Amino acid sequence: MKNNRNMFTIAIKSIGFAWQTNRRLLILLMLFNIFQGAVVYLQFTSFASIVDEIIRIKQGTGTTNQLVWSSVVLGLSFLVPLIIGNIASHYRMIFRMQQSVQLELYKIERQGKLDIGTIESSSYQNLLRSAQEWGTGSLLNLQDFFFNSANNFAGIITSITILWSLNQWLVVFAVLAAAPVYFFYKKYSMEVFRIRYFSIDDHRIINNRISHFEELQKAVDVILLKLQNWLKGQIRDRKVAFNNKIIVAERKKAISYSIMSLWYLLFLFAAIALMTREALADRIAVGGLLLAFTTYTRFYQTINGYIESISYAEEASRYAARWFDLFDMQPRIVSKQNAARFDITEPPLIEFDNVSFRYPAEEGETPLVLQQLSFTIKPGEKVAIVGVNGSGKTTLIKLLCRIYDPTEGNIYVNGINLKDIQLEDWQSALGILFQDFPVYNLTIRESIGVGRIEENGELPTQKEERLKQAALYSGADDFIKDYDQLIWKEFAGGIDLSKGQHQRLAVARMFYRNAAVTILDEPTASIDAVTEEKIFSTLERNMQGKTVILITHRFSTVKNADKIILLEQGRIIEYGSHKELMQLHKQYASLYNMQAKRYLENDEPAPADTTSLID
Ligand SMILES: Nc1ncnc2c1ncn2[C@@H]1O[C@H](COP(=O)(O)OP(=O)(O)OP(=O)(O)O)[C@@H](O)[C@H]1O
Repeated sequence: MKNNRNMFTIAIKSIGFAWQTNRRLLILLMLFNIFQGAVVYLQFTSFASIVDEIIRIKQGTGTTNQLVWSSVVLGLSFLVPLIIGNIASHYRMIFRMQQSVQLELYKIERQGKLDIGTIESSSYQNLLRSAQEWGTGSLLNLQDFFFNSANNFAGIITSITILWSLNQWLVVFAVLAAAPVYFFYKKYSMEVFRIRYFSIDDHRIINNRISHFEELQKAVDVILLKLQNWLKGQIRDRKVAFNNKIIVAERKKAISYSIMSLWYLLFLFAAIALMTREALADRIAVGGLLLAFTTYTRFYQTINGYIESISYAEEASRYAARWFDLFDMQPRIVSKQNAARFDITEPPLIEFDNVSFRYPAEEGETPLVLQQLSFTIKPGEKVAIVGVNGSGKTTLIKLLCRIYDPTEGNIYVNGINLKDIQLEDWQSALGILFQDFPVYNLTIRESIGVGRIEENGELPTQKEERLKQAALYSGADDFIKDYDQLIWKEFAGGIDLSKGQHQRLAVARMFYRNAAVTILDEPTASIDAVTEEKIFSTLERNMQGKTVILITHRFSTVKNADKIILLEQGRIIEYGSHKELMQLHKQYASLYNMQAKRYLENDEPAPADTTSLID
């Protein structure tokens, strides 16, 4: 935890961010604040001169003309700051809004530069949550501190000048009265920050439990399984525990401040005694006495407020730092500077050479998930990866896509180490459909079209034929009536799809992508047998010459693959064609026969006869 990070570094970064957002507005707001800080003393001096002028008129030495002028100045010194204050708060609101948008866009931009492994990590997730929860407000409050600093500085300098001209001891008393405030604020604001910081995991759990009531799929489960009270209890207990800790810290803070007020009163009495003595000795006039008192109390309030705002700013900087820590995060997987450029339109030769892998851990070392994998995928081959849950199938794909780099060994593409190829080029040669594919709340046209967006980042507009063909191949055309139909039940006119229909759309997206290497991680898990057959026979016809890697638990779909890789606990235990592996009479043959038997017992056709990946 970088809680001792220099507040000014963060504050300057936040001003830098404001500068980038709208420098003109930043300067304007700064000027407004300087003016507001100084003008209040004009009120005091003009009022003091009115009082002195009245006394002089009574003594026969004053003029009404001077009185009128002082009154006009007094009136203006109230009116102008009022108008400027309103204008400033209007612009301040605009500035905050502009920066909130900018922050969100900047976050998206930075996130786009990170690798998936970093995004998956709990340190990133923690940082993101705390930045989103407390960072934005704090960042903007930190800038308020700067504006207030301008205001306070102007006030402090003006009042020191006035007090100094009346009696130098008044300045000393006011400074001594305000000095301890800083230490109190620092101590207690740090305590509140620590409570917040260490409760971020609890907050993530609370948000997760709340999501069970907000997200449709989860909400249905909550109702059917009657989980309301159980989840509610978890939310309540964590929130109450958190609030109690904050209440205790805030109570301590309040008690300390009350004790501190006595210290202030001591110096106030000393200052009043000094002013009275000066007035009695005729060293200051009645107006001057008034000016001394108002300036003294104002000076204390300003210093007190300023110190308070410094310690608030320190607290805010700790939260705002979450954003900058997040922005400073660097991807672990990057393209080398001189990485080879590739236009991979043709399927390449892929080689795994003694590849082992363990997931990166925040602490300690996790076990190897893949161990000494060596195999080759020739251009255009159809390869199936099978194995029980957790055997490492998806992880193998993650390495192939360079979401992670191997812990040991290398992966080669056309003889070039994957690490030496431009990441972007390689990933654009791949079409991946993961088992937990995302559902896009877009129109059907867009849901398929995002499979390959244009160079300029826009959705394709002129590819109607290809779009419809992809829908046809995936069987999605069965339920598509209107390509402009929005898939978003929570919006007026939007619809929802069944899980299998969503999956068909995802498969259509892959067909539309038409990549050199297509990777399908359980693509038909929720799809009915008829559509599954249709998808695989379409794959056979339309993916001729393209590399297809298929992960599946259904052995029926792998029978005709060129190669089958059987994984067990991260190791390849069998490797070959269906025929070769059946002849081995080992694990693959026994798993295959077990599934086939189950089909036959259920009086359904054996899987081997129903579907195929290729001829
Ligand atoms: N992000 C991760 N961090 C740490 N460990 C992980 C991560 N993802 C997966 N694992 C672990 O790696 C192992 C292999 O997981 P993987 O998802 O590759 O298996 P799989 O064969 O695809 O399983 P399934 O058939 O259930 O999809 C598992 O023990 C899993 O717990």
